[in-house]
Amino acid sequence: MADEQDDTTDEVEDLDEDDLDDELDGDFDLSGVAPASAFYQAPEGYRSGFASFVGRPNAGKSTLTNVLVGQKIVITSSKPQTTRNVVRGIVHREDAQLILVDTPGLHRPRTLLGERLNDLVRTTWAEVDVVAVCFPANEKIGPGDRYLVSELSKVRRTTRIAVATKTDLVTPEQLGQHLLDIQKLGEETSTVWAEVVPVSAVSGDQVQLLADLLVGQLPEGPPLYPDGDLTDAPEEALAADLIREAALEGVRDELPHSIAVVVEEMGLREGRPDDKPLLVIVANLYVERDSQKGIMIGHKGARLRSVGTAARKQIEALLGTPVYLDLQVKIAKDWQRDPRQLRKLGF
Ligand SMILES: Nc1nc2c(ncn2[C@@H]2O[C@H](COP(=O)(O)OP(=O)(O)OP(=O)(O)O)[C@@H](O)[C@H]2O)c(=O)[nH]1
Repeated sequence: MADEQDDTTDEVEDLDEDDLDDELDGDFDLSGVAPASAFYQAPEGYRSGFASFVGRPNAGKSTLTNVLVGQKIVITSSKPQTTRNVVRGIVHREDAQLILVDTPGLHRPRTLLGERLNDLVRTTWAEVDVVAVCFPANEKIGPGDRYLVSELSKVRRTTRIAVATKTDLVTPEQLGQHLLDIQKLGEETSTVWAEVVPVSAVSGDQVQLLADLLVGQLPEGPPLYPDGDLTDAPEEALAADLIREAALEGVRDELPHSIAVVVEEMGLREGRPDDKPLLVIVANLYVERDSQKGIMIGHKGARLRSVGTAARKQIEALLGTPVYLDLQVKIAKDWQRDPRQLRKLGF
């Protein structure tokens, strides 16, 4: 059980206005995209545009994004609903630039956070060139999928692709039935699937085909991002996601939904030699209640230390710089239900 005696961090019942400075901005905003021709002379027939994976929590959307982009940029976890920020991964090809937008799962909203997340999802659907709905092959199509697809059917002028994910987990017979179920769901919700593609992000099976089909739905046009950029998510947001992912390892029940991470400071330590840089990250991990804080910190701070070490290694791998991570656990009471706190935590 958690030992709260060893808690050395500050408690805050409320967040500072200053916290807004480092707020994670999850909005999906196409207006900030730089003019393409500045970077690259596109060949004839070059395509560029936006695609979004949607689907129930745990459907494999983040994993697919990572595999397509070829580097870990979106967090994945066996816990549902870990992806809160809309993060773009960018696939650079000879013939196209495919910008992937990873959205949170759509839920019947029970909290204000739930409503905000759903709004974010709908806005994304209306703006992208193609929406790929993920249906994990190892799970039956259920009411959640039906709700999502019928909500999606209300968005006009969006191309929809159905993706049967995690095909490595099922037999060909089960996959066949799953594909029939997807077709049937389309008919029931008046949805026209432009394509239905089975894929496994783990074995890599059909991933290339999926990329080709998504690219096929993009308009012709020059690249929108400089070559080599994998994501335009701020590094603070990526770091916060990785810390959150590490904190989620091994926690149960309602706790995952209560965790939010805000990176307060991030910068190279001054006065270091050029060949020995150190990136200093100061981050707060917010939970909603005292008891959760104890769990996060662990006996004599052991859990928080191991979360910090795991997150630091991931951030170092992603950014290629040694990292010093200062991580504190704080309480933002019932933040999921409080509009002011939600805003300050970046939702
Ligand atoms: N066997 C297998 N597992 C997969 C595959 N794709 C994803 N997974 C696993 O399924 C779990 C969920 O994957 P995510 O990519 O995080 O799912 P998500 O849809 O982004 O989840 P949310 O962020 O909760 O919406 C993780 O444990 C993945 O490792 C796959 O093709 N095969």
